Amino acid sequence: MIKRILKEVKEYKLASFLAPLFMVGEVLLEIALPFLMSFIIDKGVAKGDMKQVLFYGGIMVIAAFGSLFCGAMSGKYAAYASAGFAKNLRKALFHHIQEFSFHNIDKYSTAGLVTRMTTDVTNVQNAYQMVLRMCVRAPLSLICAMTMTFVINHELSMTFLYAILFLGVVLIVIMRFAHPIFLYVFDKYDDLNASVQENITNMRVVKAYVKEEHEIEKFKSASYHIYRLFKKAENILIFNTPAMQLSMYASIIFISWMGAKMIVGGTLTTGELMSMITYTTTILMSLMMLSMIFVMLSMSLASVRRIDEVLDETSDIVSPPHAVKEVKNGEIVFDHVDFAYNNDQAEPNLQDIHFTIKSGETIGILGGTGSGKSSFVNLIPRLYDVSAGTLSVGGVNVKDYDLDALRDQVAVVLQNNVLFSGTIKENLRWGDPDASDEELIKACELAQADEFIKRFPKGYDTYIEQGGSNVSGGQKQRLCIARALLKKPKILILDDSTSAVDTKTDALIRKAFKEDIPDTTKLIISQRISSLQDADRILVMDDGKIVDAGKHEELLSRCKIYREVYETQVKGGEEA
Ligand SMILES: Nc1ncnc2c1ncn2[C@@H]1O[C@H](COP(=O)(O)OP(=O)(O)OP(=O)(O)O)[C@@H](O)[C@H]1O
Repeated sequence: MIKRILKEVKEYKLASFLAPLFMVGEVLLEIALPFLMSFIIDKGVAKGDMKQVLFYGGIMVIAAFGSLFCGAMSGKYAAYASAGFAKNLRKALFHHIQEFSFHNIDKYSTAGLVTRMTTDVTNVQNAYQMVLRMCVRAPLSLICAMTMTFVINHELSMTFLYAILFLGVVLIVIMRFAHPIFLYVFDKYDDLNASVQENITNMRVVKAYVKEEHEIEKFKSASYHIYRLFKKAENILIFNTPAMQLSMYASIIFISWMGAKMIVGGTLTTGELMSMITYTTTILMSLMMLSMIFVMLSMSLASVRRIDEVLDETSDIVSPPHAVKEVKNGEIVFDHVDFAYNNDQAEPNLQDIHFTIKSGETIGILGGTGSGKSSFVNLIPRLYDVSAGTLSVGGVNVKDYDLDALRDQVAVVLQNNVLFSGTIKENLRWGDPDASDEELIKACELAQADEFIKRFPKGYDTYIEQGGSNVSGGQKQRLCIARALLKKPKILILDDSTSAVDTKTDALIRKAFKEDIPDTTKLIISQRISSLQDADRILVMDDGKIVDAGKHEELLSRCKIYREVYETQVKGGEEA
């Protein structure tokens, strides 16, 4: 797990090596200072030898500056390496998510993925920076300072072993209680982000239903939950400080008392005692640092696990080796296809679909909500894979195609299609980045979008706000259709994508399709019979199955479901 994450250090390996190296320099020089100090006292001050004071004082100044320089360099390289590592990690996550199939995406919540790319990556970045500096500094300071104290007086040094033992026990207890809370807290972050994201995306609905108070309460509760968890964790962590201070002051008191007795007995000098006390502080500070490192690492380990989970997810829909790169025509053959969103479902969502669509045919698809219409069309561009049977496009199994080649030829205007922030032109060029202005206009004329775009003061350069919030639902649908047309696909799928367009415009769009793109296979899902009745054939779906297929008149005479829908709509129309 950690190995996979560390692979993203990449070009920051050198900085990751220099940061701890400079840290070693800083610690070694820092450790030498109290030792030099003892020389000043014992060889200079005690004997009244000014030369010795100046000599060791000079060395101390050089060592102090060297230590400062090394510390600054270590800090610089650690910051550089950790920020670069986080950048690479975020990039790797983003790239990987782009390869996800709909199946993979269904597994994670959007908010969960966002938290992993932001909060979790930042945690790992902080932990990495700490590892590069503190994980070197703390143990190294500890070892060096302990060695020095043993060199000075090994009897007094034994005090530290007891202090370390005591602190170690406290640390283990703290970790045992705090770690599970940190693991849990990140899941709650997902909930908080989900609440924010849902609210902001659906702000219009929230306002329309005057649900602001309800949303505020929801946010408050998620936020309060995180606050409580952090408070709980911090309440445990806080024991670190008194434990640390207790051992520090107890050690200093004990060493001073024993040291004073030793000075009187002549087995220790004043300078040595001063160095011992300075080293005591260093040792105990290192222990404190180590305990903080453990806490931070345990927190970031939860983040590492969450990031690794995403990186470990393999896309179940990929292009095969030696994939077919050309879609010959728009023929679609469903050969006894079953499909289920989850493998452990008792009943598949689509059952035994056996149907052939000729290239250039216009197929209408009708059925109640949840009858499987979207699932049926989503299989064609391989947004999902069939669970049983085979599905071919242009005479080739869809699983044998290069994914990009297949999706370039199968344009889908999804039920909830979105526009991105940018001008109308930029949005349309998602369909074809090289399309000329004339081609853009032609596609918009076909989709009946040209007339309203021209009425905008900035025309095709009108800026579309995020999510297309400054155009109407019907206008957005027409722009999405135009964008799909620019791909010049062999198969065009409209999944209820004219639902917000008035019936007259809807009829004009269908007429344009018939006249201008006769060779494109068109699949039109709609709840409105008027949108489907001119189709070459209409599929009627119910409960994941095709219950009938035929022309409007045929279905009216023999298909009960179709007739009922028709009669409701005609009656509804007459009453209106
Ligand atoms: N991503 C998904 N994960 C799990 N089940 C899903 C998913 N999408 C749809 N389903 C289920 O599959 C079944 C068919 O849904 P589908 O969206 O294909 O119906 P539909 O006919 O297009 O409905 P509508 O007209 O309301 O869009 C439904 O029972 C639905 O709950």
